[in-house]
Order: sequence, then C-alpha cells, then structure tokens
Amino acid sequence: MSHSLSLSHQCYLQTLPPISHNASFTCHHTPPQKANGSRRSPKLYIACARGNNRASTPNKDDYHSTLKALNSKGRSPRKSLGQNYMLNSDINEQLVGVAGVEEGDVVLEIGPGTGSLTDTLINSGAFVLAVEKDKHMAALVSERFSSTQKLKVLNEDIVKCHVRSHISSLYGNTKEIDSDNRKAKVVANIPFYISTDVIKLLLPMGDIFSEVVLLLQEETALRLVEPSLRTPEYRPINVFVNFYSDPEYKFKVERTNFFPQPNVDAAVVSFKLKQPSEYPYVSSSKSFFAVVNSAFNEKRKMIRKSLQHICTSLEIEEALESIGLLSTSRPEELTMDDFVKLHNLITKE
Ligand SMILES: C[S@@+](CC[C@H](N)C(=O)[O-])C[C@H]1O[C@@H](n2cnc3c(N)ncnc32)[C@H](O)[C@@H]1O
Repeated sequence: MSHSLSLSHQCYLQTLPPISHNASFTCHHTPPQKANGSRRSPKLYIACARGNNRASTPNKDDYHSTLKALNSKGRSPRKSLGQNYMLNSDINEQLVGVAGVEEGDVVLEIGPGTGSLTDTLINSGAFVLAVEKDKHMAALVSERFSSTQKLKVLNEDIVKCHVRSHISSLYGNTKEIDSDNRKAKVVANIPFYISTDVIKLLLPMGDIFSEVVLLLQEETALRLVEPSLRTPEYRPINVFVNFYSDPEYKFKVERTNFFPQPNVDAAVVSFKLKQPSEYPYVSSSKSFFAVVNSAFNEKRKMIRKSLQHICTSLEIEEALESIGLLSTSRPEELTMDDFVKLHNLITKE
C-alpha cells in the first residue's frame, strides 16, 4: 500500500504552521453571576492546556502519522464533516484526565477519526463505544485497534444514533465491565457543526452518563458556560444546559493543535450531568422548555406579552412580582431558577 502523500496533503504540509510545543496557560476569571443564578467562588480556574511539556511522551498521532493514516485510505480531511484531527496527545490525555477515566469505565467517543483520542482512552483502561459518521474513518479506526476487545465502532451519525440502547447492550454483553452503579462517560473532540445537537442529545441522559467532556469551538464553550444575564449571548440553550448539568470551562486549545488548522481556537468543557432526581422540579420538562422558548422568541418583548398564549398579562405580572422580578422583565433577565418558578406559577391548573 502506498504511503506517498497526495497532492492535497502536500499542500497541507506547506501551509500548516508549526505546532506549538510550548506550554500555553490561559486564565479565565469567573463571571460575576452565572445564568443559573449561582455565584462561583472567586477562584481563578486555570486553563491547563499544557502543550507538549512532557518530552518523554511519544506522540503517536502527530502530523506525519495522521497524514500517513489518512493517506493509507486515500482520504483527505472533509470540511463538511468537521474533520480537524488532533495532533497533540497531551491534550488527549488532559481530556481523559478531566473526565477522570479509570480502568473499567465505559466511554462514548463521538467521531474517533484516526483514533488519537481513542488510543488514549483505551490506554486508560476504558471500554470505548466510538460513533463515526464517515465510513472510511470508521474502517480506519476499527483496523487500527483490531487487536483489542475494548473498542466497538459504529458507523453512524451520532445525532440519529440510539445511544441509550447501544450503551446498555455494551454493559450487558461485556463481562469485564464492572457495572455496579458506575455510569458511562462521554469524551470527544466533536466536529463543531454538531455541538448544539450533541448537547441537546446527551445532557438529558444523566441516568446513564455521569459526565460529558467535549472539545468545542472556544466561542461556543464560552457561550455555553459563561453567559451573563442581560447579554445577547444568553439564550434558551443556557437554560437547558443549567437545567440538566453543571458546566465548567476547563482549558483553551489553540487552533495550531489540529490538522487541518481551523479558523478558530477550541476549548474543553466538562458538563457534570445531574441525575434525573436532581433536575429542578417542573410538572413537565416539555412544557417548561416550551415556555422558555416562547419567552425568547421575541427577545426584546416583555415576558408579560410573549407568554400571553398561556395566561393573561396580569397573571404573568403577578407571577413575576411574586418571585421578586419586575413585571416588565424580559427573558434575558431571568435565571434558570427564575424560569422554573415562573413556569410553575403560570402553568398551575
Ligand atoms: C474534529 S474530528 C475529531 C477526530 C478525532 N477524534 C481527533 O481528535 O483527531 C471529528 C470527527 O467526527 C466525525 N463526524 C462528523 N460528523 C459526525 C456525526 N454526525 N456523527 C459521528 N461522527 C461525526 C468526523 O468524520 C471526524 O472523524
């Protein structure tokens, strides 16, 4: 099989800037108020993208081996599938470290690509369920790890995948998996274009996953974790994220760590999933999110106007005042807890 570089790969070789091997620390100050209404302790949480600071770690998935793997299948990265491969195994180790992956854990990986993160997960002792949409990459990663029983690859689109049944059958069919109360985890370098779909799919699965650790576009990461009230970035997805999880921005990942290099930087976010018994009390989550979405439909409108299909503006004003808010409040002024209280008051029979 020829491993000579194709024309498109040669172009990448010429245009790829050198990969940073230096430590890159980024500090983020906590915002004054989180959108769920809570305040964080005033600690600095340090972004710990350390770069390749462990000279002894052999980087199996560097630029040349990634090209070689792609070339072995005659593939070049597909933009439409968000194929930006990770070239820095230290970052994979940090991702796995953030999720606290231990021997015997079951991990869902979305988009294994050439298998660089998969390798780190398997080396940490995890059983990996990898869902890959690109059939060529699914074949490549299956072949790479053909000698281990610790990987199951599904050639599927994660957005349409029956994650719950695949995870349960993995627990049921693998004797080595210790299922005594341990929940599965999600660790993935996902294509940016499916970030919202993945979050909507996985965050309500607190009954099977304890933690979802994702490498996201940095701007998306900040919007999901750090939105301040009364800003245009505050949206229904923030209420959703805080309803189902406790999100935390972990560290920034410079764009130079990927091949091909994207136009934006990335960041790792950990979503600690709430168990269903910990969700805020609402009579129905469907009705709750319908109220939140209606309130945001016309963001500049006062809530007493945008929720008039549910009850009269006078009733909405009274409900807002009874939870300590102005009767003229707009959606971007309400925390997740405020929305829960408002929903429960205005949907009461
Ligand atoms: C950003 S790359 C990450 C690859 C690898 N995990 C890494 O870190 O180098 C995203 C991967 O997700 C795959 N992918 C894209 N859309 C997908 C989808 N809807 N479902 C599952 N995999 C998808 C791509 O083919 C690609 O392999």
